[in-house]
Formats: sequence, structure tokens, C-alpha cells
Amino acid sequence: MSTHVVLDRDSASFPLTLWGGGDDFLEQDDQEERPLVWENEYDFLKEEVFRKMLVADVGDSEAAAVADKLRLIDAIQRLGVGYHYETEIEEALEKVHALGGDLFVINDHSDGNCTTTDDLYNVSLRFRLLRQQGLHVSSDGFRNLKDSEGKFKEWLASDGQGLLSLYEAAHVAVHGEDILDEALSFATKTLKTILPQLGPSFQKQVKFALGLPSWKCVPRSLARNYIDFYSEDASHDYKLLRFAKLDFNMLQKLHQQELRRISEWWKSLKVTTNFPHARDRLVECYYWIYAVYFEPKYELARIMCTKIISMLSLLDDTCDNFATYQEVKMLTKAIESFHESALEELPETMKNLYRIIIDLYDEIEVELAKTGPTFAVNYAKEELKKICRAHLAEIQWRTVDHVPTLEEYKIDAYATSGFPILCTSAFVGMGAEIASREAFEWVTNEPKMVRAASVISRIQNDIVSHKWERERSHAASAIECYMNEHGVSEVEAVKFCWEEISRTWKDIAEECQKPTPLPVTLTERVLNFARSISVIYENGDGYTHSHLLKEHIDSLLADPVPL
Ligand SMILES: CC(C)=CCC/C(C)=C/COP(=O)(O)OP(=O)(O)O
Repeated sequence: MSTHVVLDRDSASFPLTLWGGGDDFLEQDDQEERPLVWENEYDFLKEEVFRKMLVADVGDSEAAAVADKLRLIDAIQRLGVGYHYETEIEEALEKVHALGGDLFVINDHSDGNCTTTDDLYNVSLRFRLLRQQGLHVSSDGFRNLKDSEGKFKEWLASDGQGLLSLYEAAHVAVHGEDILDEALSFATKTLKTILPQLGPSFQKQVKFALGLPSWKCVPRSLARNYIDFYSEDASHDYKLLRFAKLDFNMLQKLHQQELRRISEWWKSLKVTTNFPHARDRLVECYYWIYAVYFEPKYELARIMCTKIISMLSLLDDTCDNFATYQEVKMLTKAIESFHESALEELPETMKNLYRIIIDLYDEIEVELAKTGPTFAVNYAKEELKKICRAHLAEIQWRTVDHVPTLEEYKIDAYATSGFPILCTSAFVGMGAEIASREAFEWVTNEPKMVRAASVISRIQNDIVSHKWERERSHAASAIECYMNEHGVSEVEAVKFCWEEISRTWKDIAEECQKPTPLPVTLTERVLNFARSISVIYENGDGYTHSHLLKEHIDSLLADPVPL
């Protein structure tokens, strides 16, 4: 049986879905009860053990106690259970912040008196946890890592755990922190050099971090991997590990149920018959949105947003690979009206898509009306109009073979990346109490953070897919723009584009510093969209060539963590 769909029009031949449109999840038994024994153990660990440990006072000058608390918070966050203790973690980190940085300094071990290697680890951990929390913290202390000649001190290479902690911290840099840029390249290079000498478990952890640093990784992906690393660490806290595993598996059941509900909707669209030119990627779309919010309280938001992203994927493939300019123009006109009557005037090829769009936004409006105001849906519709206009403009460039400069391209990328509509859509189901009108005004008016996430998305997508897309008629990519503008080779352009991505991540880190433009619950969605790109496009275009993501998605959504 062929694994690709082949079409008549000038279109791509996309690999078929690996999931039977979510059928794999439909087949699973959703009647299974949560075993009572789990529930009792789980509640005990959650309330009696970890909440108490988090709120326990650390005293005001005990460096060891503070370091222990930071390690506990780090483990809780990385294991994916931090969402239970947001307030406690925030308060604990504020207390550590108030103590100032004096408790932690990087001692100079160059005299060979290296009795402890914890300093680098703790200083870097403190820096990262406070910075990730949006609390202001200076990176100046890292200058002590250099000798009088400006070189990183030699003893650092013998401290693998410290180097990994430094590497993770340096990823949360903001603009102007040269010391962190240098520390990052030093730590990356040194970790790669010492990799063969590391024990097997730590080696796996370092390899993972070199591909996906914690700050840039999807929270659930980080949690699933960290559960394995943590269990192999001889000094792990057995109860915390047990709690994290139970929590992961309980959430996984909830996620599977959601996916089954959305799969019913997807099946009703008859994608393979009605959109043979499009990618059939429901499970990958669900993963994308689960990367943005996994917490149980966002169930409705996840369902709505998954439906929107799946529809956008059909729209993208219809505009990029199938429809003529005239057809896209007619569809855009119909969407500008957002009225059922516009259906009649559309060509057959566009009718199915328009029907899905109208029904979907109606469904969302009805759903929102059950619990509150429905203004959010109007913002989401406006963003859909904008992306349709952007698709139309993109087809025009394609026909004239226009190659803009990279800066011009970055401006256009804002609309074509799909991130403005996705970030707006992510707010829709969160409820008016969290996502107010003010929040929608922010997200729909090109804020710096959404702009940065869009640039990261556009450029990383281009780096991994430009060759494949060039084989068919596709608009110029960031790589071609840079090559054309500077007369450089593809290798140089790709290198520059990766550097551009690192620089843009600093915009995101800056926007995450307090006071944030909106409550963190909302800005975190934008951050997570940027993180989703690091995973989906890590080793290629994992969305289009979804076999690249299959194992990863299986480990999160299909296979429970062995207890
Ligand atoms: C971010 C969004 C909207 C996700 C929905 C799915 C999608 C369109 C992915 C990017 O596809 P692509 O690689 O074909 O993108 P492009 O056509 O922009 O190159």
C-alpha cells in the first residue's frame, strides 16, 4: 500500500497519517477506573509530603538548606508536577530572591582544593530558577568563571553536573549578557568533549539537554524524559518519583479521552476524501496544543484550540498546494463576511473548508456562551481573516518569485507563521476571567513576545524544510532571503538563521521578566508555542514527516510510564 497521497494539481505529496486519524486512540478502553490505591497514595504524597516540604522555612542564612529547597523545586518542576504548587513555588522563590545572591558564590578551585563541586551547580540553578520565574537576577557572578586572561578556568571541565547546570542557565539569557553567551558556548563545547567519559545515565541526560535545553523544551516532553533520568539517579527521592509517575499516568488518561473526543469530530470531516491534498495530522495537532497547556483545567481550551489548529492545517495546505489564486481570493472574501450565505458563491473545492470553518466558530461560540461572555470568538475570527489575507499575499509573491530581505521576511513571517492566530485561539477557551478583553487586545496587536515566537517558528520551520519545499512551487524561505541578500552559501545562511533564533529567544526571556505584559498564565502560552517549535522541528519537519515525532508522541500520549 502506498504511504503517500499523489494528486493531479501542482501539489505536495504528503506522507499519510501514522495514526488512522486518531483511531488508535478511539480503540482504547476509556472505561477503566483510576485504581483507588493510586488515588489514596497520590493525594497523600501531593498534600502531606510535597506541599509541606515546599512551604517549610529554610531559615535565612543556611546556604545548604536553600540549595536543598532549590533542588526540590527544580525536581518538582522538571518532573512535571509543579502545576500543583504554583503559589508555593512562587513564594519559595521570592524568599530565596529576597536573600540576595551572597549565599551562593562560585569558589575558585584552581588551587586544586576542589572539595566540593556544588558551587557552579547551585549558582547556576539559583540563577535559572529565579530568572525563569521572572525575578530579576544578575548574571555578573558568572564572570568569576574566567581567569585573569579572560579564559574559562580549567577546573570547570571536571565538573559535569555544574557544567550542565550552567548550560541550562545560560539559555535563559536576555540581550546584552555577553558572559552568558560565552558561558553557553564554553559549556556546550566542554560537555560535548567530556560526553564519552560520563556514566551512561548522565550521558543520556546531557545528550538530551544538548538537543533540548529545559527552558526551550515542551513541559510534558521534559517531564517524560526527566522521569527516566531521575529514576536512574541513585540519589533520587523515591516518593517524589512515584508521585510524578502516578501524576503523569493520570493526566495521560485524561489526554487520551480528549483525543478520542476530538477524533470523532475529525472523522466526521472525512479529511482523506474531502482534502486529499492536505496533511492528515490530528494527533500531531493535539500534541502541538498539549505542548501549550497540559493542565486538566484547560481541557475545554485544549479541545477548541486543537480543532482550530487542525482546521488551519487544512487551510494552509489548501492555499499552499492546491487552490488557485482566484479560489483563495474567493475563500478570503467569504471569510471576511463570516456568513453562511457566502457558501453558495464558493467554488466546490472551497465549500467543504468554508463549511468546517463556519461550523467550528459557531460551535465555539455556543460552548463559550454556556459559561460566560463570547467576545473571544470575534477576536479569533479577526485573526482568521488576517491569516487568509496573508496566504493571499504569499501566493502573489510566489507567482512573481519575489525574494525579500530577511528583515522584510521577518515582518511578513508574523502573519504567515500562524502564531498570531494560534496564540489568540489559545486564549479563547481559557475563560473570560483569565483571558479578558485586555488580553485579547494585547495578543492581537503584534506584541513583542508573539512576534518573537512567530520569527522562531518561521525560521526554524524554514531551516528544516526549505529544501523539500523548494522542490515544489513555494514562497522563498528565510534561508533563500539571506543567501540572496548577502550572496552567501546555504551553509552560512543556515548558521546565521540559527543565531537569529537564539537572539530571538532572548526577546522571549525578556518578556517573561516581571512585570509581564499579561498574567503569567497567559504569557506562558506564547512561551510554550515557541517551545513547541524546538521539539516539533528539532530533527526535521516533524509535523509533515510525522514519523520523526511518532516515538516521542507515543511515549507521551500512548504509553503509560512503568510504575
Ligand atoms: C502553525 C500552524 C498554523 C500550524 C498548523 C499546521 C501547519 C500549517 C504547520 C506548518 O506547516 P508548513 O511547514 O507547511 O508551514 P508553511 O506553509 O508556513 O511553510
